[in-house]
Amino acid sequence: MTNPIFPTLCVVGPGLIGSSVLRRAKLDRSIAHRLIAYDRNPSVLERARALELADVVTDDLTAAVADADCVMLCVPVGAIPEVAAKALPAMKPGAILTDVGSTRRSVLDGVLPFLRPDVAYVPAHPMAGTEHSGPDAGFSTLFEQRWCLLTPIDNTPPNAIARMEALWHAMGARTRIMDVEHHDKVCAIVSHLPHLIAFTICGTADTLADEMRSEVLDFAASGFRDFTRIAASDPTMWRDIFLHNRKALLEVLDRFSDDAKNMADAIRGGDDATIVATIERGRRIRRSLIENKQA
Ligand SMILES: NC(=O)c1ccc[n+]([C@@H]2O[C@H](COP(=O)([O-])OP(=O)(O)OC[C@H]3O[C@@H](n4cnc5c(N)ncnc54)[C@H](O)[C@@H]3O)[C@@H](O)[C@H]2O)c1
Ligand SMILES: O=C(O)C(=O)C[C@]1(C(=O)O)C=C[C@@H](O)C=C1
Repeated sequence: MTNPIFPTLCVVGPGLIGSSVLRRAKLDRSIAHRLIAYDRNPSVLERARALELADVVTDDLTAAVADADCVMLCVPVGAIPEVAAKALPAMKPGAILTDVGSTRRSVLDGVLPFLRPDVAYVPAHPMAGTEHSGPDAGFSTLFEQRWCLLTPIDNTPPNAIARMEALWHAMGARTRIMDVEHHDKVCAIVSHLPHLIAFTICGTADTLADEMRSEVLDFAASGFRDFTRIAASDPTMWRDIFLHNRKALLEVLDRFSDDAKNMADAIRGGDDATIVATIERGRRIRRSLIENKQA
């Protein structure tokens, strides 16, 4: 057998993202020869065993990470620092710690105090997911053709970054190395704000339906339904993302509110040039994503 990227890979939190990583690694043994999964939730462990997601499935974090060459934290961003603090002392020298969290600055600040000089920390955020959660929701092709954003800290050994990139390339993803603040701004606009809008618009429609004592939601065609897909996402995960990327998210929310107000003014004033220009801009963006096979 050829040398794998990591002889032993441990996934902490085999939910949607963690189980997708494990599924891919099971199919491609050049990623890791031995797979370990840890979770604190007994029902997740039961499903991980039934789905045979890993060679070892355990509720013992220390034992799970002890032999791992790479420990990948796939828990909600609010839990990453506390799990890192428990995992790091048990990791072997030379191992790599990574996480797939959707926000960077606050996670990095939370993990930094627990880092060890002999363990490299290479966060890597895959820009791929669905509205579903848990071990049953994962699938091996989730990361194909998607970006994975690596945000290594200063002095990270280049070899550790290269191994993380190799892992994500083996997952089918493209990688980009990015500065932490830039990551948080980019994700605020392309991921966090759209989710905020989706959750909010569903609430607005539901309240209106109550007020009108009408079945308005029954008549939702595909436009509104497209919003409801991401509005079905996990509340814990998204509460953590909103609170942990507060600054960047509130900044883009302010910009969006200004742009929405401009559109409202254009509609109020019958300014058809502004209305058409705004719609055409949206159309162009959708078309360019389709041309780049991102939609
Ligand atoms: N869902 C997405 O679309 C998506 C995409 C990219 C990145 N992410 C990030 O990936 C991470 C995981 O998201 P997911 O969608 O796979 O979530 P998930 O809910 O499917 O899985 C999370 C797992 O973490 C476990 N967990 C939670 N708290 C824990 C703790 N303190 N200790 C140990 N285990 C714990 C849960 O039991 C669960 O099995 C999050 O940080 C999220 O921001 C999610
Ligand atoms: O497609 C979806 O359902 C997602 O929510 C995936 C999505 C996104 O917003 O694009 C969600 C959170 C991530 O951190 C990365 C990807």
